[in-house]
Amino acid sequence: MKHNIILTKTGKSARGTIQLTGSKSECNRALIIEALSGGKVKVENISDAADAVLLAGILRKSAVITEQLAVDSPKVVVGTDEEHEIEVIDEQLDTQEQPLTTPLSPLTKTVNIGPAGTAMRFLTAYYAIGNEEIILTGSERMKQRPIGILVDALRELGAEIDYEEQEGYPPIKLKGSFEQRTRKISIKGNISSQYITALLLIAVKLPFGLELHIEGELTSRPYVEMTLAMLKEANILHTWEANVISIPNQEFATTSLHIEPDWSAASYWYAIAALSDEAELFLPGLTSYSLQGDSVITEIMANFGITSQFKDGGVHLTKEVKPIFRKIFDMKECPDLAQTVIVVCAALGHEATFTGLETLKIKETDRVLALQNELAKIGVKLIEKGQVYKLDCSEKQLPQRMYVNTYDDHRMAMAFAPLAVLIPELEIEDADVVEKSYPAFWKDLAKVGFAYRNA
Ligand SMILES: O=C(O)C1=C[C@@H](OP(=O)(O)O)[C@@H](O)[C@H](O)C1
Ligand SMILES: C=C(OP(=O)(O)O)C(=O)O
Repeated sequence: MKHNIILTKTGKSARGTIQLTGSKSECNRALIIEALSGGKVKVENISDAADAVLLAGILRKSAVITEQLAVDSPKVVVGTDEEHEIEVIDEQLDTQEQPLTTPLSPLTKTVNIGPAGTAMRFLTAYYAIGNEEIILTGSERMKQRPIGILVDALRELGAEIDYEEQEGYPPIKLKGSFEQRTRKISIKGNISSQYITALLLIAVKLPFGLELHIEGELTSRPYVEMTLAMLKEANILHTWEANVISIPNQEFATTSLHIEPDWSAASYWYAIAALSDEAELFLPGLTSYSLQGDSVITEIMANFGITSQFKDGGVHLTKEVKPIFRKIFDMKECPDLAQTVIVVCAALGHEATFTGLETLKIKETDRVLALQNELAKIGVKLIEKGQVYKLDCSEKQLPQRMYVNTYDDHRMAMAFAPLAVLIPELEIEDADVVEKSYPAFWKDLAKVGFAYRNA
């Protein structure tokens, strides 16, 4: 059941220590590496993000389920997420629903990944080289998020994959009959870096390795760098020359991968500091040499008077009210920060220009449209001019109360929540949506002077 909350804030200062959960991106990579390494690589500090918990449940229980299936029950559910009503794995053995002429293999499983895009893309590659027949599906929104570029690349490599509904979109059926046909493939780089990461993660398991040619622009590049850096921590080496990344077949080292706190989650604390008159916040565990590209939030928010000091094993944020000069923000390398930064600019009436927002339209929702709708409620326009977006704050007016629609998007809820510093009462639709990446978000807000109650 979806429920709304009323969010309020006393005073315009924010002081406290917030322990953020592990990075969803790092954790999802580490879990795939753990599974591919046959347990040689272990994950330390697993994230609480629902997407990562779901992926861990699927990967860590799949070995058990295959064993069980050989001997007993016709229907085995290996994990459910009651709040999201997601049935994680449901064995398809109910022959009554199947036409007798096309009996399903007793090992066909349906894996439902809900709204977890990264996990969807990584599992597509993971199951493509496995030997089980799997149907991979997700939420209604997931069925609108394209996967064709990755499926084409995997088919070229030698995987057998069919579309169950719409060509180019989940659900997909992975046949579990991989035979490598080539080591050299090309892939478009400008739609989602997740396709590239998915291929790089499985590369080491390909008998002939992988030579991946990235065509055109590469979007979200730091995420590809994160993948390669994490593989390197597990002893998997690569070369990256011009637009070609190569990974030969290699052995994983016996090691562990430590997950750093989530910098995308940290961005909401920067936003709160930016909208406050005073702030002294400490986020333990974050480092200046992070694998996460979203650590660039420290540089972005320096423009809004936020100083980031790395000491005591984390980052200290302090706020100084000063004029804002930077007018252009390119979000191509950090798309998950776009909502945070745009909402801060809008709330402060700072008429900035944004580029690199193209990929926002195929994420949890069309984030450009969602931003346009919600910013209109404070009289701000986000105007699209080709690839450039401009904020028009000429009619900005902060109301006494605002209803924030969240569009099944955790980042809509978290990017708009800081507005409670300036708007006396916010009603946030479907507050549990934050669980996707940051389940403790509302409880953490309550530690620094915010209050929330059910609407
Ligand atoms: O690889 C990853 O962990 C991610 C890559 C990015 O996606 P795109 O490459 O599709 O921009 C980002 O938006 C997403 O939240 C996480
Ligand atoms: C885009 C995101 O996630 P995903 O693609 O993994 O659903 C996100 O967390 O902002």
